[in-house]
Amino acid sequence: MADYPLHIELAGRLCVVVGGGTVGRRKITGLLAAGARVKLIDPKPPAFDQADRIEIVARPYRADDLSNAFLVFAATGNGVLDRAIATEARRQGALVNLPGEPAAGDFSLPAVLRRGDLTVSVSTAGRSPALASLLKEQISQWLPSHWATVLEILAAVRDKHLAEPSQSHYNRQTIDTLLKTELVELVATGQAAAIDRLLIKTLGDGYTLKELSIELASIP
Ligand SMILES: C[C@@]1(CC(=O)O)c2cc3[nH]c(cc4nc(cc5[nH]c(cc(n2)[C@H]1CCC(=O)O)[C@@](C)(CC(=O)O)[C@@H]5CCC(=O)O)C(CC(=O)O)=C4CCC(=O)O)c(CCC(=O)O)c3CC(=O)O
Ligand SMILES: NC(=O)C1=CN([C@@H]2O[C@H](COP(=O)(O)OP(=O)(O)OC[C@H]3O[C@@H](n4cnc5c(N)ncnc54)[C@H](O)[C@@H]3O)[C@@H](O)[C@H]2O)C=CC1
Repeated sequence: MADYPLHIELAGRLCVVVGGGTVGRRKITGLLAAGARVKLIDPKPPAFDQADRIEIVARPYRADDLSNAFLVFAATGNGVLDRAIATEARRQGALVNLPGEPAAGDFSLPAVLRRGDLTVSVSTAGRSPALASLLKEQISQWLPSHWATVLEILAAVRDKHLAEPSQSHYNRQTIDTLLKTELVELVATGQAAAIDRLLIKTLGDGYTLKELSIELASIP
């Protein structure tokens, strides 16, 4: 059965990681980047640079550690313990990830590439994480950072149109036209005046970068 990809909001939600080894730490990094509240349970917690951003419980796991968890990560490397954590997590209504035994968990993590709010995730349904990682590296070569700006422009155009629908020619075809023209290339080379001309020609008055509140250089 195919799994079901989704991008989930974690801001402010409690995520409990049991086991802070190499794998647990990698999960914590991703969770913090998504704004989650993170609690780590580990009798020998590792020293790592983001330790001050999480709650650390320095003792072996207990069932009540999972209270109020939204997501649980069982990464102790002890299969029997990880499965017991999974059972308890489900009993308490949380979804659980078992990095050491993917088929016994509720979800797996993809390799992730970000360009601003543009995200590419690569999954092999747990079958070859090394391939997922390699493919992500390859995709990163043809997705330079200016794609984040392309997204910012399209999102601003869309927001503006939704706020005042009659003012522009915005529709799927217009967006396709913008993307098939030189927009991406102009953003890559930072040609603000040419972008303004293209936006006005395609969408009408009121759609310059300035009017869309976009500064080319300020976007990562
Ligand atoms: C199910 C899953 C766990 C989950 O759900 O989180 C899982 C499970 C396992 N990984 C193993 C090994 C490795 N994992 C990596 C790397 C990554 N693994 C990641 C995800 C996942 N790994 C999920 C499925 C993803 C998918 O669908 O493909 C990435 C993408 C993201 C992340 O970890 O956050 C991250 C790349 C980050 C990046 O580059 O962006 C490497 C390579 C490396 O380290 O460079 C190796 C060694 C090479 C190899 O074995 O391939 C083993 C065997 C352990 C053992 O032998 O003991 C298991 C267990 C098993 O397979 O049973
Ligand atoms: N990307 C992935 O998802 C990968 C997954 N794995 C799997 O992930 C699992 C963890 O791997 P590593 O992080 O390398 O292991 P590790 O041995 O480095 O870390 C395990 C951590 O769990 C802690 N721990 C042990 N008993 C505990 C308890 N009772 N309560 C709380 N914490 C406890 C230890 O102190 C240690 O810090 C393994 O099952 C491994 O097969 C391995 C490689 C990649």
